[in-house]
Amino acid sequence: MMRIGQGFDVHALVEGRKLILGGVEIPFPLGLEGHSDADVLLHAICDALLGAAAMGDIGRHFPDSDPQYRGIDSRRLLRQVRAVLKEQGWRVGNVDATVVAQAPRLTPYVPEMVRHIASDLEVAEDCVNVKATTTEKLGFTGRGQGIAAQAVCLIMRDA
Ligand SMILES: Nc1ccn([C@@H]2O[C@H](COP(=O)(O)O)[C@@H](O)[C@H]2O)c(=O)n1
Ligand SMILES: C[C@@]1(CO)OP(=O)(O)OP(=O)(O)OC[C@H]1O
Repeated sequence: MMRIGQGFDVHALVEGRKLILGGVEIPFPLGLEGHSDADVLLHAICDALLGAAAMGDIGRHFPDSDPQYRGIDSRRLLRQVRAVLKEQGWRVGNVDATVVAQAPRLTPYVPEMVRHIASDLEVAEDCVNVKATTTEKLGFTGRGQGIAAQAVCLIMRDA
């Protein structure tokens, strides 16, 4: 059996926070606000995977009212999502994601993001694709107020 999932997330860009995307710390004067490390890309991927398995969303599994997730590295959340899917017999087929950011330029960091995601999901790197786009200075992402990410995935199991 094969299932499809999609995820979408947004975090605000603020001063005094690190910018972490796909588990990569990116030099930039602003970072993403959130309860965790606010890795919007990994959050969208978590939601796509949970959605494919009909297991709810990231907020259900890792509530932002729980202090154990304060400042957490979202790669730990992604690995945890992989583990709960694995318990139900699911393995990941592929993931495709888009980060919507006016700045900074993300292409140089994409290979490292892909390495992290593939490693955390226990798939080959050619099963993971990360893209970046601006919104041509339009909307909240275009004004640099935040960064959005969306992801789709396939998951598989024998029955
Ligand atoms: N934050 C970003 C946004 C885009 N890119 C790369 O630039 C290409 C063109 O972007 P458009 O928004 O003009 O379509 C895009 O395909 C990415 O390769 C980027 O590196 N970082
Ligand atoms: C990840 C969690 C938990 O630390 O916090 P945030 O970093 O605020 O991220 P969000 O995308 O709002 O998702 C769910 C939260 O429960």
